Amino acid sequence: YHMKVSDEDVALLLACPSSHNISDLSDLTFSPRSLPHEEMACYTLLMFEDLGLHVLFNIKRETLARFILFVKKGYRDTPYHNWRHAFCTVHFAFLLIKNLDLVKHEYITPLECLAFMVSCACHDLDHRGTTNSFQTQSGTVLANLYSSDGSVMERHHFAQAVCMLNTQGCNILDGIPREQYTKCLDLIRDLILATDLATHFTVFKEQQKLLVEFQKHKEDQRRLLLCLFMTACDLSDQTKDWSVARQTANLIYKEFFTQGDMEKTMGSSPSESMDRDRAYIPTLQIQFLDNIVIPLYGLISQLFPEAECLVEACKLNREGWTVADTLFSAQWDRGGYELLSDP
Ligand SMILES: COc1ccc(Cl)c(-c2nnc3c(C)nc4ccc(C(=O)NCC(C)C)cc4n23)c1
Ligand SMILES: [Mg+2]
Ligand SMILES: [Zn+2]
Repeated sequence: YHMKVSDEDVALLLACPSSHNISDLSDLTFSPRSLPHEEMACYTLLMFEDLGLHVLFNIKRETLARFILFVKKGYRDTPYHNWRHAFCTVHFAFLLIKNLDLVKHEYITPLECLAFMVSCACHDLDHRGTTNSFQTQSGTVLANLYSSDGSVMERHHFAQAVCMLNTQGCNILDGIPREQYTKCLDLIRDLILATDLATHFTVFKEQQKLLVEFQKHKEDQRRLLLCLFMTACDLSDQTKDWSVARQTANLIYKEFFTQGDMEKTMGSSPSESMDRDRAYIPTLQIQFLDNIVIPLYGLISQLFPEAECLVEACKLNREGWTVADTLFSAQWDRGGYELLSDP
């Protein structure tokens, strides 16, 4: 089966009128979830062009437009892991590149910049709304393909990205020299694999050493920094205001609880986070923010002081969950509740 992207879809995207100009999107606090769904492909095109990637790497506008539309079609309509999440991830990469001046200060090369943006767009391609352990436990096709090497979903997302690039008229890398092409694909593979949260835990200690003295002329150090940035982009909803962070949690637990329901039907017992009868979201979110999110943006703000505001936003969202916790436990018994609107 072939997800056809028609020539008029491409023409429509190329002619895309964008109500905001790109500078409105360039502030670290801007929430991409405020943009209309049908304009996301257009803004993705505008972000790539704003970075001058099409000029640097000789990418035809039509090829870039077709690639973006194929990537968009490559996402399923799950509650959270959908095209809008991919768009948010790309947007945060754009924010880091612009606000930290990553290319100008040579923290990343132009090729790394291209790989970074492409990896974000493709990092969750064809996600089914279930976790790596679900694949392995229920012996899915993807588990059979990849479980011996771990990061089952992430290997699939990368395989899908390669498929996109090999689709007629979509290969945005076909204008760059052979050895740069290979290096870029190698980078995209590492960066998509880096979005496996389980990997993040192990690599994070390494990344903290970057603090001591970051040598930006060393490729392996830039790679470590880019992997850190990938997780930062993946979790970037936590750096926006409370209504965004709360709504994202809503969508994520919608996926988690659906998986938990499936696991119960299949006779295996889900972990607490996946079990709608046991999970208490405020506590789980406070733990997630304390153990993963705040340390992550904390490290980035130590490397880049202009990113301090990201940590502040995460701490505010942590406050939001403590307020939600007080309200929940005061007014309702645990478990049977709808997430509150803004406190
Ligand atoms: C970077 O890769 C991923 C992959 C999948 C997801 Cl859903 C997320 C993600 N993005 N935002 C969130 C928020 C707000 N809360 C989360 C709470 C728990 C977990 C989770 O995976 N727990 C299992 C344990 C092995 C850590 C993930 C959460 N998460 C990130
Ligand atoms: Mg993922
Ligand atoms: Zn993701």
